[in-house]
Amino acid sequence: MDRTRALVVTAVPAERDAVTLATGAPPDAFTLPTGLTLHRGPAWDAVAVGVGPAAAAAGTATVLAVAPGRYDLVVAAGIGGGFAPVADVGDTVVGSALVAADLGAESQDGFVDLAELGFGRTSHRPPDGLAEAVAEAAGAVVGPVLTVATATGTAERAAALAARHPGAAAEAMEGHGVATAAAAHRLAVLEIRTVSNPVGPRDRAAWRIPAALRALTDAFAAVGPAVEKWRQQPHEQHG
Ligand SMILES: O=C(O)c1cccc(C(=O)CC[C@H]2O[C@@H](n3cnc4c(=O)[nH]cnc43)[C@H](O)[C@@H]2O)c1
Repeated sequence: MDRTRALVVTAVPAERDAVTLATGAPPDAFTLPTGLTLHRGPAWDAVAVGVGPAAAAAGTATVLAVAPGRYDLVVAAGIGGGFAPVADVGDTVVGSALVAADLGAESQDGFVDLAELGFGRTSHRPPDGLAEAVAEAAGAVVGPVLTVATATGTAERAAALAARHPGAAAEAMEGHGVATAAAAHRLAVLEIRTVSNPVGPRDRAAWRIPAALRALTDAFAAVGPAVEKWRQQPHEQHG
């Protein structure tokens, strides 16, 4: 069998291609029966699965099911919103936790998350030390990355999320879905986001997408040795 590698899961093809570009080699593109195209590379494979936590969970689970034993790490990656002042536009964020931030119920006393409701996990963590090592290699900020099904578009919601999740660094729409699929396969998970916009009042025209995609390539060009070092250490199964 091939060497063990990481599976990198993005929402859109532009993000997948930014990740693939970091290898410096053209990808070996392989289309799965479900229509997903897996870019197979020397250190990691990359796949774009669509926007949002449901597409992320379904796409990740599909790839993991067709390639048992190929991966030891699943990485949710792409652009994201940054929570100022923890992470600004242009920064790279590595998740200390992948948190489902709007999965739960509203109540008169505020939001109640899925775990508090007794229905499952709200948060997944990378293996001990991996987020910090990867962040050091990439020059990144470490903090919780929130997964939302609805991108934040007001200052009020940004403040509420930051208050509920102290230290929150970034917001995106796939991480918790990727983590749920990885956990079902007992695999370690990580999230890497490059900040294209602040979390807050919606201003799509101000998103710095090309710069964030370049930062994503730079991040993946830098993190290989940190992941390889983690791979060489004894570690437990995850999930
Ligand atoms: O239009 C393009 O060229 C383009 C290229 C790459 C990515 C996009 C996206 O729109 C990706 C959507 C993706 O971005 C994440 N994201 C980014 N900012 C936020 C945010 O403030 N709140 C939530 N999610 C954000 C998210 O993960 C989406 O899947 C376009």
